[in-house]
Amino acid sequence: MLVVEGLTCRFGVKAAVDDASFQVSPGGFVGVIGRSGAGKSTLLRTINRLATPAQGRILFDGLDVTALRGKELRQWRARSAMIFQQFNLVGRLDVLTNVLMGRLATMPAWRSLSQTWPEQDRALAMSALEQFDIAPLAAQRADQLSGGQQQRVAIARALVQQPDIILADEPIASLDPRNTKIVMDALLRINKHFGITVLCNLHSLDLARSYCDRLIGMAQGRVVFDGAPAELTDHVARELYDLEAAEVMGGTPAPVRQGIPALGRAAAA
Ligand SMILES: Nc1ncnc2c1ncn2[C@@H]1O[C@H](COP(=O)(O)OP(=O)(O)OP(=O)(O)O)[C@@H](O)[C@H]1O
Repeated sequence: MLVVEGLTCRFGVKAAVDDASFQVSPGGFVGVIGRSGAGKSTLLRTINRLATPAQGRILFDGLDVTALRGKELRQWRARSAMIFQQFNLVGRLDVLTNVLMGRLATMPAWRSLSQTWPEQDRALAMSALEQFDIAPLAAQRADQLSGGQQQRVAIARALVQQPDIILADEPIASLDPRNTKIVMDALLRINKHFGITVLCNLHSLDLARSYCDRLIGMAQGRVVFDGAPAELTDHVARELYDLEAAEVMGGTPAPVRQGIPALGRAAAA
């Protein structure tokens, strides 16, 4: 269980996250929504401890994440895998090595320096690539892949971290509608098939409603909505985005509520 209590993160005097409190039960797929600058990225980065909270607490299964330092903090970052809008792969390295990077936290320093990966880690990484239909790309340089393929590599890297929670920060923001659906389906599969909790920032309300079982709405750093997608009325959406609701609800791929999407050969096996 993730518990966020009175969390505040400031840049100078500005509170990017302002007294945020909520809980996420294991196995949830929670969307964080709100207009640009609402504090969604800072919230996820603070939970991962990439940003430092000024006030409040983050607890995970009773562990006080806000108090962690050194090795324990590195272990927490491995347990709470981040997925970024810009993929954050090492472009000059091949796909398999990029996925293996997700195992670094489990390796002794000498081994990570020599870059000799244990056979079981290589098997795990290949299996993750198979989950997302990109095993044939294992030997290719990451910078030769399309955006959608790169994001699937990033998701495979997150999966081999064997995290308790995935924090996805606008994972589809730079993708076309087809790749948006592929990547969102991949996240949904991780959530439903592997039972990993997902907290996902999304600009598109339509996508958030299709994929998430709960929505947290932010405005000016504060949590202003927390409930099931069905509870998010057009009136609340308009307030959240300060826009005509139609402006934030159109132009996204077909919903996938019918069940867990089958992905890759491993999934089909
Ligand atoms: N590193 C930083 N330094 C200073 N201010 C920052 C920094 N990161 C974020 N902010 C500010 O904090 C506020 C929240 O930003 P944040 O990126 O968390 O919002 P967001 O909802 O994720 O927006 P977007 O959807 O555009 O990514 C904004 O006013 C932003 O300008």
